[in-house]
Amino acid sequence: MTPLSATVVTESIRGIEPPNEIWRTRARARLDTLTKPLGSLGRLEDLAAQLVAIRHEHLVLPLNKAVYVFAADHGITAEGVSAYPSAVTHQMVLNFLTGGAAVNVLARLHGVALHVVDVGVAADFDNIEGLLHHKVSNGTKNMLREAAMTDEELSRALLVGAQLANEAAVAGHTILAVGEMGIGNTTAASAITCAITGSAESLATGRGTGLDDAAHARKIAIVEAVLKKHFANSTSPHPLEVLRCVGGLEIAAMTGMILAAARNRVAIIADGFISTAAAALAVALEPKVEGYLIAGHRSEEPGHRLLLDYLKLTPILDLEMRLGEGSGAVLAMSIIKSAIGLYSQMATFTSAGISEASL
Ligand SMILES: Cc1cc2ncn([C@H]3O[C@H](COP(=O)(O)O)[C@@H](O)[C@H]3O)c2cc1C
Ligand SMILES: O=C(O)c1cccnc1
Repeated sequence: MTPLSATVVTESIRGIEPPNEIWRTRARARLDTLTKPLGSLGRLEDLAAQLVAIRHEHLVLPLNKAVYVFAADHGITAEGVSAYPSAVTHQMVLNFLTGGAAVNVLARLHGVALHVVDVGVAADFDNIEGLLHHKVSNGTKNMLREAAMTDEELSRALLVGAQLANEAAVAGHTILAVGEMGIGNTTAASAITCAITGSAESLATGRGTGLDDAAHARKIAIVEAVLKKHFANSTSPHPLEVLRCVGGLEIAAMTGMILAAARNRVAIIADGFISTAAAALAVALEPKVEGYLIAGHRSEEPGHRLLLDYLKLTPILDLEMRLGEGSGAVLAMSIIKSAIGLYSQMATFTSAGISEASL
């Protein structure tokens, strides 16, 4: 029988097409008419052309931008894999709602709408306003002992992200950033990285929020044991099995959002290690998603580099950040805005009466 999660994925990507190469060529042609030496805006030109290819139009400002911060808890924290207690997930959700987290500041500065989604925090938020209430469960199970979630929970988490992406597209958003909050989720992202890319646990497992040497060594051993438990007999497990056994509810929701955003021709900005793990799963499920992805930054978490290589993405920023929340993705949106501002507002050689290249 086909698992429910596979049906959710099939529905989310129905009719998906890669970005349009005719529009990318049109964008390149327009960039070459602007008053600058050919190609001199470097990767800003690539970004503008990618967005035009995604949207099938000559984009102008303002871009309609949003960041979704998906929050959930992780059973694996029982093994002491994070420098901070699980309660911080819940506490940080409250901080997002009152506007005090790093991603709030950056979203305000750069005109990005911010949405906070409870997809599996182990705390009762009752009717707290401003939070998108989509709790699937009170966090994942301890993946060292059993699968992180059931297929039904995975399906619901994927749907949360997919439905929010569909709604965002209907509301006219052209760019979405995915962010997360979930103490313990760098351990899940490391396990996903190993399962999807075949990397060694010692290379894919970092210090997260700041483990010391001894705790870091223990975390590596735990990731090794987790992979052995779930995938000892399969060298390339199905991405949905990876998500279900060693993922997280917020990671599944981000995967669902990325798949559905691409189907809606909405660009997706990945943030750090955890959101890029969700992006890698989305691409493993549907390779056509690749052209809709932009890597906002490169995180200091060592596994992030492995995932960016796997996805063949060059990050926009490299500021030695290792925060998550969508912070790096939102910062990168300021560069993307600049790319489209230049694309749409610069004079052409003809309009400004400037001589074109003679050699
Ligand atoms: C105060 C605070 C704010 C955060 N914002 C994002 N994270 C980040 O740290 C967590 C992952 O690291 P680990 O796997 O080591 O627990 C995630 O919640 C991530 O978004 C935070 C962590 C803390 C402590
Ligand atoms: O890369 C990230 O986004 C990250 C790294 C460490 C902790 N939390 C998030």
